[in-house]
Amino acid sequence: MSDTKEFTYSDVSEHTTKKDLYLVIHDKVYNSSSFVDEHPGGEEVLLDVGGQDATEAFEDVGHSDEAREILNGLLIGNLKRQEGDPQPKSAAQQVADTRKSSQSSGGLGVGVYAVIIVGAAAAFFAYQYLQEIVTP
Ligand code: HEM
Repeated sequence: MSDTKEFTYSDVSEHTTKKDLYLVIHDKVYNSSSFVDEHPGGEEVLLDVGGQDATEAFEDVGHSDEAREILNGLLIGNLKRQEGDPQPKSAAQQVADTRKSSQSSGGLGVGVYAVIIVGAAAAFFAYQYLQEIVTP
């Protein structure tokens, strides 16, 4: 196995099964098939990014040096980027997640304001009502 072999993105994208799983991390190509069953983070996550750029997914988890050593052992070559190649999968995913979470917190904010406004209005009318009863 030579680490100077070059793969295009479309070469890599053909290896997406558990028994034949390539990942791209920092523009290097790794054959992760032998490791799928041993991955402490489970096989699902690896299969999810199989044949794709897993750089962000890998870095987001904050893998240890030990994980990086294992990765070195799986190296099979370098990625030859070509124009139009997709960027790391989870970058877009992250943006979507961030949007989702900001939306939901925005939704919560509006709900809280509504409760405060309705509560204040109720208190105001109750106060006026009581004034009317008490005032002769
Ligand atoms: C071939 C590439 C990979 C290798 C060699 C690898 C290796 C490891 C190792 C050794 C651990 C144990 C904790 C540590 O030492 O950091 C781990 C944990 C984990 N990995 Fe990976 N990993 C790879 C790719 C990925 C990818 C693409 C994801 C996608 C999200 C992922 C998600 C996780 C998660 C969530 C854990 C934490 C599991 C836990 O603590 O319960 N890994 N990985």
